[in-house]
Amino acid sequence: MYNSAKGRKFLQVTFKDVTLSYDGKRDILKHLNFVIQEGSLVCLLGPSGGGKSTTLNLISGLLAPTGGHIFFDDADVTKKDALGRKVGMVFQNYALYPHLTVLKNIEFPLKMAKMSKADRTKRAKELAALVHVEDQLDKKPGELSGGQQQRVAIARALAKEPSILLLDEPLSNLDARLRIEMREEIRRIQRETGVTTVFVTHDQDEAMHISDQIMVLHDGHIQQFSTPKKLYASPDNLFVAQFIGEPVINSIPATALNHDLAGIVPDSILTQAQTAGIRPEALTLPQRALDPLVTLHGKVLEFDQFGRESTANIDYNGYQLISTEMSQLAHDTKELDFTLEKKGFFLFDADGKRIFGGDTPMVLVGDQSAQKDPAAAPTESGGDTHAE
Ligand SMILES: Nc1ncnc2c1ncn2[C@@H]1O[C@H](COP(=O)(O)OP(=O)(O)OP(=O)(O)O)[C@@H](O)[C@H]1O
Repeated sequence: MYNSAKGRKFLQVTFKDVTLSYDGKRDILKHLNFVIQEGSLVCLLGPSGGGKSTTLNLISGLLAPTGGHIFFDDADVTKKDALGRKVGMVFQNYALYPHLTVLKNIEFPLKMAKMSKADRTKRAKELAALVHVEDQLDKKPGELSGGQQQRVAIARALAKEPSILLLDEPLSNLDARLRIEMREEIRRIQRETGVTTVFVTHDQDEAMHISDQIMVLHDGHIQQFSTPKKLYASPDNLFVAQFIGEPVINSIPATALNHDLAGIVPDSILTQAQTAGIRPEALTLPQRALDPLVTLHGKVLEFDQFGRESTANIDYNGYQLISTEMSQLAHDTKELDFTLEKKGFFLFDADGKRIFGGDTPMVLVGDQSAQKDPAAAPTESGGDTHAE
């Protein structure tokens, strides 16, 4: 049984004001500040070109920052290369040695480290059991499925007891079903070993399922670094609100709601609000409402029901809103009153910053008690390590 977690302390990674420019002119990463807690699994998530791989390569030591400092626990490793930092890496294309058997592939880093044959075989077999390829030891990589090859790559990366495990889009070459199976496996292996793990993906579903924390990167900035639950329930800005969630959040100009929200949401907020974000599940039929903010009126443009799921497309003041909570709508309904729930409704200012909803105490017009005692208002505690 693989037991390197016993008695081992795992590593915390800190970026202090880290900047990276490839050409000396344009900063690709701009003053990143964050802490990755020891023993956690963190996903770097974001659209293409957002800086995920660059950030991973800075953690690994394959790239040196243009400015700032990187710490592994208290040690400044900014000037250390990948070897000096003792990182384990797994890439999208597995990078296994095609002429070596599974056993020899896993043993390889230990052989390089001059471990005795008996010891390295014992350890490679433990790792093979950890990643569930113990019955494939004599096969060559070409005889394995993509998922099995990725398991071997993970075992090899763990062989030298790395200070941290880094995975760059490790599942992108696998088909949809295998991706789901392997992401659960990576989570299991991470929990069993306890090794601090950073995982790059552009797939929000993958990130939401396996992460302790997700760092959303876009345009060289950390948009938000928090738990999956908090990213969804309390996005810091419009970019995160729109990037996380399927179906995508409804976004309409805040002015479209002005008439209905006047006298409910304070004017001081409404005058600053530029965009309203409404999760599809925050639009319900009045009889199903849990914690309503206001009742709205609209026209049904389309209603689809597939199995237990349904989607209603509603015209509200000339804007289309999608709701996933109207399965009980009569199919011939043309117009309806519907409820906007407090949970899943956000207002963002002209810079895209959230100014209403989520874990901001929801102070409404006439709501004296909430004004005096914000602690009494509903909040979402994420227990986050925050960045920037
Ligand atoms: N070696 C390089 N030289 C110059 N520019 C680079 C280099 N590598 C990346 N870039 C640029 O840096 C920016 C961030 O790239 P990066 O690969 O970190 O993004 P990413 O979020 O990992 O994207 P993807 O999901 O497409 O892999 C992009 O604008 C990219 O063009």
